[in-house]
Amino acid sequence: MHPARRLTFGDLVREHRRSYPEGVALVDGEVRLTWPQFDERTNRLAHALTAAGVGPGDRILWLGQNSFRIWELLGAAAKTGAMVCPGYWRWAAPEMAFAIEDFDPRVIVWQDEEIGDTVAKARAELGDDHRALWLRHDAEGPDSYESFLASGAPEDPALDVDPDAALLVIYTAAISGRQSGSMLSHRNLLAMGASAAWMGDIGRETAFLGAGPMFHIGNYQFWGVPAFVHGGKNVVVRRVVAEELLPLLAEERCTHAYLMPPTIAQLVALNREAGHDLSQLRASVAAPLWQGTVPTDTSRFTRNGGGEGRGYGQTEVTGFAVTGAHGGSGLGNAGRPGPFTAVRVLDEQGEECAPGTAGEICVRGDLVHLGYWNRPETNEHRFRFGWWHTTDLGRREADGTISFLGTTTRMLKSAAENIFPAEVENCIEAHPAVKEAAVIGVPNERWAQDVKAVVVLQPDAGPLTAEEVVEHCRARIASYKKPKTVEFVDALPRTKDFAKDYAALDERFGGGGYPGGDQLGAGR
Ligand SMILES: C[C@@]12CCC[C@@](C)(C(=O)O)[C@H]1C[C@@H](O)[C@@]13C[C@@H](CC[C@@H]21)[C@](C)(O)C3
Repeated sequence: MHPARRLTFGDLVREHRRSYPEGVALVDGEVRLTWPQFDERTNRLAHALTAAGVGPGDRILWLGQNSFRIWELLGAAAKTGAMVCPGYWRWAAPEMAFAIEDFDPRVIVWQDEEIGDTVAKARAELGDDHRALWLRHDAEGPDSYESFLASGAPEDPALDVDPDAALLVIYTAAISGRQSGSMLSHRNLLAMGASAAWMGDIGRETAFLGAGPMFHIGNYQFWGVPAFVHGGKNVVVRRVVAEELLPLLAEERCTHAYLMPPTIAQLVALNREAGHDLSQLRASVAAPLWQGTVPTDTSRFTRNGGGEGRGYGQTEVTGFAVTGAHGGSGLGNAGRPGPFTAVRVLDEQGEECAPGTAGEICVRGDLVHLGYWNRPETNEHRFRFGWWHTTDLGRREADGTISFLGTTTRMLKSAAENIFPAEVENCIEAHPAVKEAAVIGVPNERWAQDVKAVVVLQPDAGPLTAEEVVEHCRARIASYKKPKTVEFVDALPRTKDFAKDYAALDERFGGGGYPGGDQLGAGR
């Protein structure tokens, strides 16, 4: 592709330097960087990385909490063709050592505060033969990040970088038993930024408090990257302490913030006393928790339930790829894909399921990641039939919207039919008397497995019989999916991550006989 038709994430920084010479790009404690200052620092860092042997496709690993330096590493990597992984700073030493072995970075930027001991243990596990250059970001001196950056020239390295190269790598949950790094390209981030900016009315005037973890896609999509893409301001915080966030929201006149419900409740309580002016802030996530103390966001995203999590996505499709912002809310709980994104609900043969029939949500387009780092077999399986297979179960509704039903990585087999517990649970939990449900399979010599539902009723619900649960399902999903037996319990067993504990349910109610590794979505 001709250079005149290639735009990278680094080009954004070059343009913002010229478009917004006075604009503030980043705030992090005492650090305030205008776009020209940010551009120069990322030039220096790019030159220093190049001098250290970092080139296209090489990796940089960040082992620390949120910092403006993650944005700098992204800017510098974008100018050199390298990729940056903000590591999960709460990793235990063995997990950190695994990530270093797996990601094989040329440079590791680490933090001593709070995680120095873990880093030391991980380094000890790796031994001294690991080739990475270690730079400490929360210190000064010869092995520090700042000294390294200062060693680079301020001029633009002007290297030719492929916008389809990986730039941001986020390690996702260990669904397949080990964490995998989802590689997001320049194009992924630019498409996500443009799309999210449209959904959320984000622009140059946006000031975003990035209080979400930078090892997770949420903080980037809502609304760090859209603000960055449009020359807005990113305010970075290392810790989520309400007493520290409250004055910052006012002083930086933040318009948006990535905050979880408990923090919102703390901020509201604190500000009743403090009386800070938060009139610039727009409440999106869990808006009611703000109790009217800040204006509710009026963007398409929030108006259509996005702030309450109505949408569908995953890191591997650069966040929420399906939302109510596109075409408005409808029958489905997730909405519709935006431009540059195609979605199909496919069966095991790669054929599209008819509306109303569940299958695997598959995605194509500029939001789909490059694949997992160092997972060629998994990538081949997950990109089969020319679509990214999310391993999530969904359904196209009659009005064209998508419903997200759960995961396909749990599946039952009854005769020749594949049954996804998530779909049956979703159906049962739609009954007003039901609080939650879990579906397991119990061995049946003739039919492989029978469907068994384990149901928890709402505390104030009237009596509900097993037959009524079965009839409820019969009226809503294909007959072969309905439970053959129903058990009522006071509470579902939960794992340490608070997921439904299916192993415990299998043990208690005689579950078993599940299909082998060839089940749909088994390759996640
Ligand atoms: C992070 C999102 C988007 C990506 C896919 C998800 C599944 C995930 O966890 O990976 C997802 C999780 C959602 O609860 C969330 C969290 C936050 C921001 C967007 C999404 C919001 C608006 O409250 C909804």
